Amino acid sequence: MENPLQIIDISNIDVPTAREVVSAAGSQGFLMLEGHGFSQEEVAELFKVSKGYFEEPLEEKKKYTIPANDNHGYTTFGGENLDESNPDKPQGDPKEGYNFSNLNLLEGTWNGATPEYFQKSEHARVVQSVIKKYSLLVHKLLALFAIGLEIDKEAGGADWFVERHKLTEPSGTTFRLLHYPSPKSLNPEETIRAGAHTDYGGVTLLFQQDGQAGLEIHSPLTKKWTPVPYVDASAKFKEQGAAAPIIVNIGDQLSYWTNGLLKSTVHRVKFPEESVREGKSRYSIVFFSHPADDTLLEPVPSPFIRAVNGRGAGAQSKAITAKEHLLKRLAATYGWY
Ligand SMILES: O=C(O)CCC(=O)C(=O)O
Ligand SMILES: [Fe+2]
Repeated sequence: MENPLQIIDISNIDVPTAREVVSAAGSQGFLMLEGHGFSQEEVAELFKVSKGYFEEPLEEKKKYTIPANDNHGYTTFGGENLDESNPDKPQGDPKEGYNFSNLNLLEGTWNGATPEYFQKSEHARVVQSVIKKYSLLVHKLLALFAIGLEIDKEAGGADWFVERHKLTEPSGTTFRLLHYPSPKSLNPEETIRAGAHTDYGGVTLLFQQDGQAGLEIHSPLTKKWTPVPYVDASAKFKEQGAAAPIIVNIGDQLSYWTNGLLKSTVHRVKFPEESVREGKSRYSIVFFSHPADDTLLEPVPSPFIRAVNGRGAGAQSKAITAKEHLLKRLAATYGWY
């Protein structure tokens, strides 16, 4: 399967790397990163913890079902319908997930009722350690965005986005484990596992596993549904024991904030015919980063963003906060594009 995404090595924070990252985020809206800092062993352990959790009895998992007013907890099969264009779909998406929300990104801890499985220190330790790691990676990525967008030095330059994503401040950031069960146990006609949607927040980081295809983007370049294959680490990174490239995409909030310069690309999970026949489940691990709740989504002070004024944040007379933007987005009534 051909990889439609650019793979960028972010080991060094410099101008050429930053330009590449901004260009990919501003065209396809999805990209892959190497030099992300996650080891192969760490990611394998994380998938193991995730699989172990989903193997818990359904009754047990349901005890921690996500409450109506919070984003922390278990989402059961059919509990979520991501495709807002089809709100009357009788059943939601055939997948289950566990969200860790209300995070302290410095400590890697969360706030919310926690199943016994994740209270166990060997599981809690893994989750905490990756949340911290994701947060550092997000900061690195945000510095690259700021450099690539040439944010005005006097406004904060390379630190501009980082200052708005303080690790200890409340935010909508969510760490999510997902399980799309074996098609054998489901109607094989039902190949769409997560309806077409855009993500709500800033940047999303995703790990998938070899042989568990399904993610597709609606490419802004070709306007076609395009599968995103699993891609192995390149020779250099493999030798260092690094995990496969991490998939990055831009969410609605960052797209709005950058007057649409960075693209929030529509994507979905659709099982290919062969994986339906083979009866393979898919597990994916996703980190949704959001700015701190109180962050004002004022137009980003960048010459590139000023040049696309009149859209997104640039079209509003009064800046709204990240939290307000998220609440509007969640209400599913909000569309500026
Ligand atoms: O599982 C996947 O590959 C995609 C998940 C996703 O897009 C989401 O949860 O927002
Ligand atoms: Fe998504």
